[in-house]
Amino acid sequence: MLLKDKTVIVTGGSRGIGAAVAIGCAQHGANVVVSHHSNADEVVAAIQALGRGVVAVKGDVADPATGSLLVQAAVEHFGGVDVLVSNAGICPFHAFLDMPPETLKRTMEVNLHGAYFVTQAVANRMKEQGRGGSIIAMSSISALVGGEFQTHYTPTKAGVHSLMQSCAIALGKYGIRCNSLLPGTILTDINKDDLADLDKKAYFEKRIPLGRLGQPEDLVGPAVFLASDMAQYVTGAALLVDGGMFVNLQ
Ligand SMILES: NC(=O)C1=CN([C@@H]2O[C@H](COP(=O)(O)OP(=O)(O)OC[C@H]3O[C@@H](n4cnc5c(N)ncnc54)[C@H](O)[C@@H]3O)[C@@H](O)[C@H]2O)C=CC1
Ligand SMILES: C[C@H](O)[C@@H]1OC(=O)[C@H](O)[C@@H]1O
Repeated sequence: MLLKDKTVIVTGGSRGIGAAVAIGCAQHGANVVVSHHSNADEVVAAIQALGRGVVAVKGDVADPATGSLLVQAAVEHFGGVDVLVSNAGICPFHAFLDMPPETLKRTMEVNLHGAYFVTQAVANRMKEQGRGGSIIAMSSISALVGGEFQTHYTPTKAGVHSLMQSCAIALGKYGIRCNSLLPGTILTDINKDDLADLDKKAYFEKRIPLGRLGQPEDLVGPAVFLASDMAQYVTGAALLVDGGMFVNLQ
């Protein structure tokens, strides 16, 4: 029980990586605030079945007010917040030369500004509580490498990684640790259409030394580790969770 009675906020917790991490944290003893933009009924039921506390809060992370609402829910239901997993994100694949300004703007607002606002609201609460905390941003292998149809997306993933580095410095004095996870290619709704291109899917599979694409559950161990006291001296770090895809040049 690495997270026994800790309170964890997971943004984008309704499906994919966020849902797996929310349930994984509950399996390790945490109560969870599931921040979502759609419907979180399944995740809520799964966490209730584990006998842990759970509350779902609907809202757009791009709205600066959402962070405070998430903190408020954590305080009302569980008395405070110990961990934030800033995971909500979008990747509407599109070519560079005719990128619609609205698509660029929205991707930046959700992925980067959203992470910023929620991190800021949670960090203020953690500072007030005076017992430290752990903030984890879901960055990406895409913070390190490019993508032809991800010119609006990869800068946001480099951005959230950079945000965690700067926050590690700004918040270290309060005992708040800030790290990022860099998933490789994980099978979720975000890339369902992209990976319908079977040649592309086969290329990824061939490039991954561990021989398979990732599953959302592959992020649970790394997230729980960074959330827990096992990582008490880890801050400003970035952990690739990609089956070895990044390092496999030839
Ligand atoms: N699937 C992959 O291969 C990889 C994903 N990631 C990152 O992992 C995170 C989770 O992605 P997946 O689980 O793959 O995708 P997903 O599409 O399955 O889940 C995204 C989640 O974010 C929520 N969300 C989207 N826009 C939101 C908004 N404006 N406000 C609040 N919530 C919002 C969705 O409701 C959903 O719960 C994203 O930040 C993504 O960039 C990073 C590397 C690889
Ligand atoms: C959406 C992509 O398929 C996924 O997200 C990322 O961050 C990586 O680029 C993955 O391939």
